[in-house]
Amino acid sequence: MDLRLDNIRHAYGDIDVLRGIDLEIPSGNIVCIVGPSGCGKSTLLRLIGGLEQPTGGTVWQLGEAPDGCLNPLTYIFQDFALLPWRSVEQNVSLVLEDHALTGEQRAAIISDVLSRTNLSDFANALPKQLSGGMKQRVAIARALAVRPAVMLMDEPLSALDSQTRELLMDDLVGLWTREAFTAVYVTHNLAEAVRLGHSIVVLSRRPGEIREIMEIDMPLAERPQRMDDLAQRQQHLWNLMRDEALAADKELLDA
Ligand SMILES: Nc1ncnc2c1ncn2[C@@H]1O[C@H](COP(=O)(O)OP(=O)(O)OP(=O)(O)O)[C@@H](O)[C@H]1O
Repeated sequence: MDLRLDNIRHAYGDIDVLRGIDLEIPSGNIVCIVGPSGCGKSTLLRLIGGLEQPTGGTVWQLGEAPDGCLNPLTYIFQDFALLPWRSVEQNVSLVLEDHALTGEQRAAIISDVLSRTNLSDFANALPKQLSGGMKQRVAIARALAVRPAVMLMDEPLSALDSQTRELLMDDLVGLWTREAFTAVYVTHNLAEAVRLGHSIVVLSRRPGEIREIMEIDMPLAERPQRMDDLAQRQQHLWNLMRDEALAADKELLDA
């Protein structure tokens, strides 16, 4: 399933947050959204996911969700959102409980996603026994379990230390390389955006408008060997954002 955003506009009361957003999110691509603080990145994700209705414009879902899809638009949050009293396996099974699946089907899905996220040995662990990186792997496994058409990822690695972030980025690249998934990936971190994005959408300061869409036509798995190229792209993104990031920072301090 592809998504198309057609002239999306959003306001909270008198405050215009997003304006004139036209965007294609093709199936099998990771589309990163970057921009200064408060420019409307998370709002855009909520509009795409249907958690809020845009003030204007339309989010189109084009084509069919994948076979076996139980929830077309599935979120992954920064804070993992795991239930502390449920084991890894039970946290994943939670999203399958309301669906008409046999016990065998459920067990097969859980086993598959735990294996794809290297969590098979931790099926019975509780969240409090896991590092931050492992908790986020559980959240990714839980999202994969519903075979989403599009994963909506809101700063999924920003609560993690830099080494863990590197490991998780490798995991996401491995997952995508084995079976391409579609994601809209909001991040502050430009290094993450150039490592993971097939395209990177740069939003302006609020009201967020698209300033540039950078396409990166380089296989994800090759990117660690092409760091010079990625660093140049990252610099270009930062040049676009720097003044507005400073202004946004000042605005927050003044508030
Ligand atoms: N429910 C809401 N009601 C009123 N204003 C809101 C609401 N949600 C967000 N805003 C405001 O809309 C603007 C955009 O917020 P949003 O969280 O989408 O930005 P962001 O780019 O994701 O920010 P950050 O980079 O700091 O996470 C901000 O000024 C925020 O204060």
